[in-house]
Amino acid sequence: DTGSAAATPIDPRFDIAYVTPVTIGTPPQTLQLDLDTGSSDLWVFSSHTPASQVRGQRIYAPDKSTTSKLLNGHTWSITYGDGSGSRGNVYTDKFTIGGVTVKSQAIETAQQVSSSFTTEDAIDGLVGLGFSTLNTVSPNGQLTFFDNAKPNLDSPVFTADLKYMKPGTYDFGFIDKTKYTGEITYVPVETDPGYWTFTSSGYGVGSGTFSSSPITGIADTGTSLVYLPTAIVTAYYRQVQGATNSRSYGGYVFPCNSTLPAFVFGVGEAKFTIPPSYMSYAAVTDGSPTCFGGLQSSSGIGVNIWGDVALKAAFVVFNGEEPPTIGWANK
Ligand SMILES: Cc1c(C=O)c(-c2nnc3c4c(C[n+]5cc6c(C)n(C)c(C)c6c(Cl)n5)n(C)c(C)c4cnn23)c(C)n1C
Repeated sequence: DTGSAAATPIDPRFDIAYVTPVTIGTPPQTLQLDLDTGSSDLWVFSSHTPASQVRGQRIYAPDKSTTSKLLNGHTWSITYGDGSGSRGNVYTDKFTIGGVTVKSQAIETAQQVSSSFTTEDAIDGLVGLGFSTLNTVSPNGQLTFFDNAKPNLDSPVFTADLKYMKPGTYDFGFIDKTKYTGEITYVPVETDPGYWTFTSSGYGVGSGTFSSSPITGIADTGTSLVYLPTAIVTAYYRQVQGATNSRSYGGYVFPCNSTLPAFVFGVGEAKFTIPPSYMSYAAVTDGSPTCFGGLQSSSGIGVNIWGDVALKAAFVVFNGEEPPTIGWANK
């Protein structure tokens, strides 16, 4: 098997998150889901989600699928890094992304979603692509789509080619040589506790010197921004006129018309440049002259996170062989 599916930004103005069309059940029900390498639950808005919590999302109705089966007595409950969360019951059903089908995928149907999910009508749920050890289904943890699909994939990999303010792609089962330039640099992955954890070889601010120092963090397609140690973040914003660490906005902000340096990060011997345009994330509120930075401090999170702002500067291979590795290439 091989497959390919679009990853489309949910907002045309700035890359908050990306959604991918999937089909569930028989006849196929199409939903737009956020593929998230930072978690391992596949959950959807459903006919079990209270109407008061659904605002424009597409839903999965297991009762309308001839291939759905209730996973008796199983429940799930998840909380994400931004404090959002959801919980509910579990079915198995046919699940397809980009032509890759899993005949019996655990589909976690939401019985409750937090307000940030209700207000985001572009996201109908998430597909966790982290390691299955992170799955929250109880009493028996369930496998991710990738773990279920892997044995039938031509190659046990998936790749992320996210783009700045335009659709990119997720590929399953193959590495598309037309999507990157030069060589792919592979580094080891630490699978405990279940993220795609790897160690970057250092960073540089703009045209400044590159600081070779290991930065261990997770590659997380489900997180919008990059969260790194405070020392790196302050070194970056020291180069930005008028930048401050705002308590009220919860992070580094600066005048939107400030000149921003690029941010360079290393993987092995390779270097990746996040251009200034990616580093200005968004105006703090519509029309405000104050912009929120795409690089923020990870102190208080407990882990460094290479989110979409970094991932869209590269072509990334999530290699599910034993032992797993992660590959980065320029594009
Ligand atoms: C430790 C951590 C995170 C770890 O992951 C994190 C974060 N960063 N983006 C997201 C998430 C997203 C992506 N996402 C980000 C959004 C932002 C910044 N805004 C303003 C909106 C409306 C967003 C939506 Cl709808 N979606 N999604 C869908 C979920 C479930 C997320 C959970 N956490 N998250 C934050 C803000 N922090 C502090």
